[in-house]
Amino acid sequence: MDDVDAVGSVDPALTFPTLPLPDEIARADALRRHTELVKPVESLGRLEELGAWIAACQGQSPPRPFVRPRVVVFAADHGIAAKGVSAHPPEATARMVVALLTGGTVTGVLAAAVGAGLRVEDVGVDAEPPDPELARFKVRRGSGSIDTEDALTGDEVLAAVRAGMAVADAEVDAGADLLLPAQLGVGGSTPASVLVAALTGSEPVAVVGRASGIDDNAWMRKAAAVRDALRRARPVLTDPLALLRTAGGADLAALTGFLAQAAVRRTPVLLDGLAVGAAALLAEELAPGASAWWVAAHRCAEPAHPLVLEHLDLAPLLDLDIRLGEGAGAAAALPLLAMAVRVLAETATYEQAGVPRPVLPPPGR
Ligand SMILES: O=C(O)c1ccc[n+]([C@@H]2O[C@H](COP(=O)([O-])O)[C@@H](O)[C@H]2O)c1
Ligand SMILES: Cc1cc2nc[nH]c2cc1C
Repeated sequence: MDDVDAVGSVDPALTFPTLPLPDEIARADALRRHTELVKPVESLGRLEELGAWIAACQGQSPPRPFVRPRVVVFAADHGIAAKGVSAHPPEATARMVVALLTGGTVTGVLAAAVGAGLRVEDVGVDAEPPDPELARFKVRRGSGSIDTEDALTGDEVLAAVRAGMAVADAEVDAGADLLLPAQLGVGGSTPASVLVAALTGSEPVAVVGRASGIDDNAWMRKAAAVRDALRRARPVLTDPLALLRTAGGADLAALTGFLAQAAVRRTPVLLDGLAVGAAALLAEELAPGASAWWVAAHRCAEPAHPLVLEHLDLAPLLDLDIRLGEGAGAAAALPLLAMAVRVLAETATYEQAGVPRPVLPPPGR
């Protein structure tokens, strides 16, 4: 029998444990340490909070500089792409996977530039993989066209969520100390937009953007697809797994499992753009409290994304009008996080630097 039944109840085997919270003692110690460092109090603004957040995630103050940050791209095709909702042909997904592995993509370049490793998982690309290893977690080729049919079966949703969890476990077991999950797949912004609308109670027009760069006619086709898919999703709005079955995709389901499991494994995450944001909404539903382990790398240039950030109460680090997905926004923000950690770990105190302390207390204290 399907693990997700006709009315969409959640499989008890996928119930997440009560999530650990980041360590508030380490956070408080890091914030106190900031007052000792040779700089005016609070003069590094949010960089101070960010460093303290990493201290809390690591349970250690000062925090350790990152040694193994990892971009993890989940790739899948989307049946809705056949309805003309993307600027790109569906075959581009499989070719981009090959390009990600062989070099020369934006994400390959950015990951190398910021010292992050890169992993690619084909969980649902509509092509034979160039290497079977790449597709060991593949749940199917492509997905149903969500305007008229379910994206996945209940079993496929569970397989993909568990795949994402297994990849998070594998990464953490291999020493990853910062995770940058990402998505790749032509047509993928349509299900992501539907999921955001479903989970934030938004209208289709509020979530439909230009994504890969669509023209007005494609935008209208996409708006109709989002409207129809949202109508199909209405009966299951409160069930994250049933939502993934109805209006998701293998990449979105794997990202959901990955994000929840990263939190279970106490590993900080930099959230990328729209698809990761949609999965983050689902992961927070499945594993309440997971968002304490995430920071939003950026606000992407899709109208649905601010709805995600507002819903999760996350303030983005960057606002560069990036709308690539693929982990580009997360990679762009990694140096900020790395700097926040190193400032705490390496800056001298007033005493060490032999600089006199401020003579006035900070304003408002
Ligand atoms: O995350 C984002 O900011 C983002 C916004 C728009 C598009 N994308 C990427 O573009 C692809 C989907 O765009 P589309 O128009 O084919 O739905 C998919 O591979 C996404 O990773 C990503
Ligand atoms: C088609 C296409 C889709 C993408 N999604 C993320 N990066 C991408 C790059 C290309 C080229």
